[in-house]
Amino acid sequence: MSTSAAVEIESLVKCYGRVPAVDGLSLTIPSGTITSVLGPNGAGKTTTIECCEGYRRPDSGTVRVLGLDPQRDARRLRPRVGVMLQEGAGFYPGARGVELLSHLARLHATPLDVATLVEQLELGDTARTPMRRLSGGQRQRVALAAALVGRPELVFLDEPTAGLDPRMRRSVWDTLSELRAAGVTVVLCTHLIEEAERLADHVVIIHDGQQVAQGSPAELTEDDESTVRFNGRPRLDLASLRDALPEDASVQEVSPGTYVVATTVDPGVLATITSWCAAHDVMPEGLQVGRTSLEDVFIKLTGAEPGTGS
Ligand SMILES: Nc1ncnc2c1ncn2[C@@H]1O[C@H](COP(=O)(O)OP(=O)(O)OP(=O)(O)O)[C@@H](O)[C@H]1O
Repeated sequence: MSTSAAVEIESLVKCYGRVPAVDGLSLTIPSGTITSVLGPNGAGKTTTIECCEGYRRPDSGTVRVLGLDPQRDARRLRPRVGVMLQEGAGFYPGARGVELLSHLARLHATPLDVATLVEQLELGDTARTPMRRLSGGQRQRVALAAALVGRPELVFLDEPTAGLDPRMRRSVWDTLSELRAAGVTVVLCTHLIEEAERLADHVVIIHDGQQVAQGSPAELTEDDESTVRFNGRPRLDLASLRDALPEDASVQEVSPGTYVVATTVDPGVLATITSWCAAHDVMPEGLQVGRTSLEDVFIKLTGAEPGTGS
């Protein structure tokens, strides 16, 4: 991994009306990495990325992309950066994928060969069909090709595998790994923790418009904490369970009837949880002790299951 930064954001603020969507956010995306940007719905990921892409003007703070200002230096940045918007948005509905890609290729100095790209991304018939007749997943893949055709140094991908079937998702993962191997920096907004765990060298977690964690997956999960998960009735009174546990323990109902306790788990902690369950007539089904995963870190920092709202 190179140590230089492809993207550096310092104290970024961006409001819609008076409401801050991004609220003093700072982050660094190291060059040559796949960096996953995670956060609940509405956390401010897209707004942050759009400030990097030059689509939105920050209210305050600084954004540097490949050392340049995305607003002031937009013309210099455009040939060096690939962008894939959510759901492959923004394409002319009557155009076919190959036409779009050929057109985009002509705008770049050293584009990829369109036929080779179509083959690599297994676009086949998809690339010969008008965009309006494609499924959401097929449009996604054309949009990924469009982001890559100019041979960018840096790509911003907003949920590139949302709605893809498992085989296509893996194929996109392979493409992203190949990009990294070729030295391209990949910024990957995703709700899929598995995707981040598999691919990312660097992870940034955003919550309520702020960066709440950044580092390698190993760094983010390296503390001594582990978790106990169990299922029970929804809406248990967690305040009394928290009172019974060590002070640093956190207890969350991560989805109705699923509970996660994060702390240094020892036999005493386990006994406390099961005694509390017995006293509250709760059968802790599926009780499981595990090492802290990226998902646990995400839930602890944002209070939300991946793919849900903040
Ligand atoms: N054009 C807009 N006008 C007004 N409010 C907006 C606009 N775009 C986003 N917002 C609000 O700003 C906040 C952050 O939205 P943003 O799309 O950046 O979040 P996100 O983390 O990308 O969410 P998701 O994971 O759902 O895509 C949300 O509360 C959203 O409702």
